[in-house]
Amino acid sequence: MEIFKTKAALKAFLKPLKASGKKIALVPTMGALHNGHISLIKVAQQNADIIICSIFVNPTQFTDPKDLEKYPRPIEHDLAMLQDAGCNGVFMPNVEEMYPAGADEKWHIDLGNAEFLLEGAFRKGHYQGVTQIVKKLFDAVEPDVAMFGQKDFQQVLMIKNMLAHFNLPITIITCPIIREDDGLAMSSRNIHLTLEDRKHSLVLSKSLQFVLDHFDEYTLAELETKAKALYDGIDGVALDYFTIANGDTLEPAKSKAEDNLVALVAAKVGSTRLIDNMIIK
Ligand SMILES: Nc1ncnc2c1ncn2[C@@H]1O[C@H](COP(=O)(O)OP(=O)(O)OP(=O)(O)O)[C@@H](O)[C@H]1O
Ligand SMILES: CC(C)(CO)[C@@H](O)C(=O)[O-]
Ligand code: BAL
Repeated sequence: MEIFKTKAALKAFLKPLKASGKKIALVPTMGALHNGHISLIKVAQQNADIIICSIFVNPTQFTDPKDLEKYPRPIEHDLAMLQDAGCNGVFMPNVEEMYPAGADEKWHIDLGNAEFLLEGAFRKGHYQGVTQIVKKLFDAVEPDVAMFGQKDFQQVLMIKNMLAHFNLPITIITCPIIREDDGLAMSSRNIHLTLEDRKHSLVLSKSLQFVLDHFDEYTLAELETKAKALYDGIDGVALDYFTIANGDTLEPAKSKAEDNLVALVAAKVGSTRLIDNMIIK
């Protein structure tokens, strides 16, 4: 497995491979890898010949400086996991390499109204930062395909909108959410959960599963009310949002008959903010 710190070194590696017709996949990450990330590498291997994983904790998508500061960075462990998974190359630039003019470099594109909903409402400017770095990573790798996790449902939508904005010829593959045995969606931030938080965190997947299991029994409003009620009285858990939304617009669903529905949740568990979602149909 090759390691690249600069775009130039990465491009030099990829050039002959592309010339010989190899299909390139990019798996963008912020590191602190877990089996969710490795599942993306595995899907990439089914869809391309050469797999590049990027590890870059992107400052422009963080709205809370403390969140950025405490973001876990276990790089040796990450490299060992990628090596085991059979990844071909790791791109791990520093901030100067990605933002030569400084991380306050100007960037703004129209991502549609969904940019400002849900995560966008709680993390102002988050999706401008995400699309800014993903565009830079796409420019560095020029992949045929790129893998993203459904766990960041809104992120996938925003990246697809960015792709359309620039008319980029890249196929986006959305990979299913990998969960712990008890249902908690794997996330790099889970490492911050205390033992108590860890128990309490199960309410996220349980509340989503509730909607899935009882979808035919109740109205949309009842489903939301009952799912939200599951959070009542759980110590240290504060719900940011729980919604049943249209999967294209992320606006609250108007009718159960809509054909693209997803339940999405974000909650602070102790001092850790977690997100999760389940596609209803
Ligand atoms: N449990 C999971 N299952 C599938 N894909 C996942 C999972 N967790 C993260 N991913 C995907 O991995 C990619 C990189 O995500 P990232 O490095 O931010 O990890 P993360 O675990 O989501 O961390 P955090 O949410 O704490 O920032 C994203 O496309 C993300 O959706
Ligand atoms: C896509 C991404 C790597 C951009 O920094 C990040 O938002 C993530 O890990 O999901
Ligand atoms: N996994 C999405 C990246 C973030 O939380 O900033």
